Amino acid sequence: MTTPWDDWNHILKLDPDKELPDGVTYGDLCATGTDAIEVGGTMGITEENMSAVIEACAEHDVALYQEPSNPEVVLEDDALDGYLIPTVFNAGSPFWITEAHKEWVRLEGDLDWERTTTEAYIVMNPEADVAELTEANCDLGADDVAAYATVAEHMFGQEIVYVEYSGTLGDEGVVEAAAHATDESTLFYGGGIHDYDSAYSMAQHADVIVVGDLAHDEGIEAVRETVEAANDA
Ligand SMILES: CC(C)=CCC/C(C)=C/CC/C(C)=C/CC/C(C)=C/COP(=O)(O)OP(=O)(O)O
Ligand SMILES: O=P(O)(O)OC[C@@H](O)CO
Ligand SMILES: [Mg+2]
Repeated sequence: MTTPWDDWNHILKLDPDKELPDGVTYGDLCATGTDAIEVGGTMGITEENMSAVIEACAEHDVALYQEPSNPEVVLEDDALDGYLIPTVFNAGSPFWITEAHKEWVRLEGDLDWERTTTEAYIVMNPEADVAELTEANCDLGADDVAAYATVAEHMFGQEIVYVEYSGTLGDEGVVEAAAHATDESTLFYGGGIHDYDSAYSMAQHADVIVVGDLAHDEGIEAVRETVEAANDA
């Protein structure tokens, strides 16, 4: 089976709760050469701020995915190419592994399965909002992360394994171990990518690098550098 992310090197993750730098537009960010825009964040996400960003990106020629942090903010919008639904493998509560998902299905009934894919998150930065919210056990070695990645691929059939260091650049050895452990699954890496070198080093191991805060903090040129690195690696 081929999936869109088989061909991706770079994702730009836009947080609807964060501003863009002065003079930067969503159109500029869509035109950085990134393979896809993923709209999501942990805190402060509402239907309103989600739909504002999705609307602003919809008119541009780039793949557009929503990454909802809870069922209440999922938007039915034809402009979306699909939904990337997190499940946190190392969460402290089953709520963030399967229970939020069960509630979503119970309340919504018939979901758009053709356009819905889960991302098997392994959350690694204990300081990140996503780690606090999900009470993730981040005290993991490269061997633990590799084992989680193997479980995600072989036991849970996950198409996407996501090593998440949101807010800080991760341990390259951990990402390398996850890369060795995954075969069919696509490995996403995100966290702290801020320039060509940090992007290149993570893209050596991950199939797809995810760049987030940089877009909100630095803007277009900085993001472009990371796209170039992802494509070079
Ligand atoms: C069942 C449905 C539709 C949703 C549940 C989805 C789950 C399990 C969410 C838990 C993990 C989560 C909150 C993912 C959101 C994406 C993410 C990791 C964003 C990065 O967040 P941070 O960078 O930590 O937070 P801020 O940037 O908002 O501070
Ligand atoms: O914001 P940064 O640190 O780039 O992280 C990107 C992404 O993995 C967050 O979910
Ligand atoms: Mg963030």
